[in-house]
Amino acid sequence: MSKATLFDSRIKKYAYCKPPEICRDLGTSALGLSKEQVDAMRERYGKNSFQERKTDTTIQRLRRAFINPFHVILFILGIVSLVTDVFMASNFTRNATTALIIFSMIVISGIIRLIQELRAKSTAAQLDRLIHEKVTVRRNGELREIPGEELVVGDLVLFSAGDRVPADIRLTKVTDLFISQAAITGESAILEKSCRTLCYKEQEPITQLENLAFMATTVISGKGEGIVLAVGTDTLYGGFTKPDSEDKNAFQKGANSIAWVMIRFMAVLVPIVFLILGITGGKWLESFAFALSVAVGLMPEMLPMVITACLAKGSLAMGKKQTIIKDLNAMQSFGSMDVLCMDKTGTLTNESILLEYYMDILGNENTEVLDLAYLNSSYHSGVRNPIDNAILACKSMPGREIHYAKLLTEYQKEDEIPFDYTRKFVSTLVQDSTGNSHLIMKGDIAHILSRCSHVEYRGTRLPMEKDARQSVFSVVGEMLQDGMKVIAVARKHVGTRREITPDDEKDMTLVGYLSFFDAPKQTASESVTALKRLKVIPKILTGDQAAIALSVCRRVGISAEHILTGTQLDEMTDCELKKLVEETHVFAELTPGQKVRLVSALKENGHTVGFLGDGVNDIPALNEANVGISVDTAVDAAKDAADVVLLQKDLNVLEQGVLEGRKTFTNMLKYIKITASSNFGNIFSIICASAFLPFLPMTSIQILLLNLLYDTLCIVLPWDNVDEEEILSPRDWSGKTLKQFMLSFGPISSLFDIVTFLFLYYFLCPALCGGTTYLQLTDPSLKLQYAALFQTGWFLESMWTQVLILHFLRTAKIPFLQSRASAPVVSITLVGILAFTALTFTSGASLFGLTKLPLWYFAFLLLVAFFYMLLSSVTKYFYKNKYQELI
Ligand SMILES: Nc1ncnc2c1ncn2[C@@H]1O[C@H](COP(=O)(O)OP(=O)(O)OP(=O)(O)O)[C@@H](O)[C@H]1O
Ligand SMILES: [Mg+2]
Repeated sequence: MSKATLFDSRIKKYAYCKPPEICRDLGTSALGLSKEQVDAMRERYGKNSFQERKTDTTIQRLRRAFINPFHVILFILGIVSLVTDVFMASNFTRNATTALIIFSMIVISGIIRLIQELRAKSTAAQLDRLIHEKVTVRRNGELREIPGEELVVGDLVLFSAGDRVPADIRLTKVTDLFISQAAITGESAILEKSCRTLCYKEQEPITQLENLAFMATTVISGKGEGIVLAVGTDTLYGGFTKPDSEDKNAFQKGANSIAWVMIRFMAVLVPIVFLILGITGGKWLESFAFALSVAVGLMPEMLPMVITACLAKGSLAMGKKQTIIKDLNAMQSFGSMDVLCMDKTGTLTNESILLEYYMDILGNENTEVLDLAYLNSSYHSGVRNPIDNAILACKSMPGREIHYAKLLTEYQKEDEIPFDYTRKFVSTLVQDSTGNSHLIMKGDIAHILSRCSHVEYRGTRLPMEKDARQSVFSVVGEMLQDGMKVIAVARKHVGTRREITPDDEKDMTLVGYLSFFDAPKQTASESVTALKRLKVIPKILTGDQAAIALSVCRRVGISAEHILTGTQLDEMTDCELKKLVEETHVFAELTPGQKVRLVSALKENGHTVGFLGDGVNDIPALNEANVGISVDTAVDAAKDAADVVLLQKDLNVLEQGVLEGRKTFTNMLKYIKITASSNFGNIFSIICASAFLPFLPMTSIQILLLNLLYDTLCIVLPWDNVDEEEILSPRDWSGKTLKQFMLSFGPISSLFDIVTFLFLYYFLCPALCGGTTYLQLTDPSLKLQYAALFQTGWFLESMWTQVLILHFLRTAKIPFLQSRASAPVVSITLVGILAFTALTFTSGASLFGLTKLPLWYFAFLLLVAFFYMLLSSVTKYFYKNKYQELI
């Protein structure tokens, strides 16, 4: 049975049981669990956390670090080499160096990955501390607050508006409980939940069961209490979260596919090398060992390590700038993001808004409007958003404290229909001291207006004029244009009713308006300019009025030539929308669903879309975007849905994030492209050399040594500098550029390899071995000397050029002069070149089949290096002109 079905049957059955039966089944009582029971339950069902996965033992971590396709292949090659070079070899030729080098490569890259894993875990823990809130439980008959992770199956838990449901729960008591399940179903609809025991109906999806509440969903309004049925990874939400986010990302998939291309490439070419060598030389065992080393040398075994190191390094750098990257892959999306959609209040504007005016329908100050709004805000149990906070703040106005306290005792709450972002208004029913009930509504002007049939002016109720909308906007229009948020307040007498339904929300009387000062953050306009400079197009997606959106856009510098409203959006086909979404930068009066539609239209157009939002209404869009960004002041559920959380108030960190993301991306591409092209060049040279030489162009150990040096260089590549020009525009990944890069630069290294071959074979070796070429030699020791000289020559040339190519291709500028690599890269390059060159002069050289070369060979090498640089520069120049970018 699949995990989902297992889950369904285990949890679902409780929806059809009465609470006492559930208590009996789970062994708990209405008083809650005792301490012993909590321990027993935790023992049995596990902890309520994702970090400490039950399976995440040291062994598991070791497994993830050490077992990947590259290591498996390396391991097999190591074993083969052990068998052929050690067990099957005669005493005289026995040599375990090859196998040792191969195994040490596995150990090095595995250890680095393990370190990265442990580091990533500590960032995840940091996030946990920031986001995980306390939950209220009833244990041993008393209420207490505990951290969410300590919750166990069987606990009785209480929650209210604004909370995230901390586990999967069967509700036992509710008061106007409305929940958004966007986090698990992606739907923006807000569902009413109940606690009644359901009758069994077949085929009902579990998320539709109204007496169950699921982990990670958000309580939009009301309160609830229930019994915990599942915790941690056993929850419905836990079933969704992938244990390893690694395979989810498009880039990761792309990178893996490159690895496979290289492996396939190797699988074809290595046997060719083996056959050519075997047929021409006749030494099959030696040819086999050589082909094996070529295979190891060509394998991009450092690829997974470089990618995780780049991502981890980027996210660490962002952490220092008070930005938490929850998912490592978000780092890369940050870099390739080319559209950033933002909502307005709290992200682009200050997190708190201020109540500025309260007025009647003609715009005169009127405290009754404020009183009504105050009652509405105090009594609705939904998530308090900035509007409510601003209204409730009026109770601290000097001299008004008593008035508002009296108001609350005079009017008692009877019922409510909570706020939701599709309806855009909230209704509360209050009863005055004489027993009369009043329905008070506040919310979006257009939505309220459409439910009003009358207006109230100076205590008189008058029928609404025909062009009411027009006259309302002539009163509030100016405020909207000044960037003020305006909402309407309406009321109705409903006799002595104690309950309301949406049917009652009509024939209302418009009483007046409230307007709020919603100023853009000081840094908003700066950040928008910075984003534009980085070629990220900013767009505003707001639920607020068009006029205020336009005003904010004007102030922060977003082009507001075209504007689309939610209603216009609904009339459009997907095709029309895809076209318009490109040229429009301001979208207003949107519902949460429309925000999602816009994000997905942009994604379909090929953009990498970021979404910055802070409210419950932004959660679906945060989920839909390639990179969801939230701020510290956002509701918990939004922070949870986001991939990135900005802890700082100003938006400038966004720019830093984009830059850091692009840096990360560039360093990854650098590794992939340079490795691919130098491997391509090498294999080409090896095939040429194998066909033409009567001996091996390099011994297996020498190839592996070179590989080791190159790999070590790659370990520090994530810390390399990146040219500023490289990060000015979004980095996109496409496999096409890899091929053209390989084909342009690979052959250059082969060209110099071949020049070196000819020089060594026809000039240097004969000059030092009696004036003739290899084939004319008869003395076996001279023959050996000839081969060793050749091999050392090529070993040095290969090493020099491979390291040089890295310095050359890492930048589009002139290396060393205009753009310098970071200190670690420069020092490893230098140390590597010096150490390996010096090695050929020591007595240990013979161990690797190397020998001393005359100093004048180094003059030749310098010459080769010089022309190599020259040719690369010229090619780079043409390449850049043709394709506009290098890496
Ligand atoms: N607490 C509330 N009470 C009544 N009406 C509200 C409340 N909150 C929001 N509204 C109404 O719903 C509309 C949309 O809400 P809001 O402005 O928060 O949406 P948004 O998409 O988050 O936009 P932004 O955050 O960019 O302003 C508001 O313009 C307002 O008219
Ligand atoms: Mg908002």
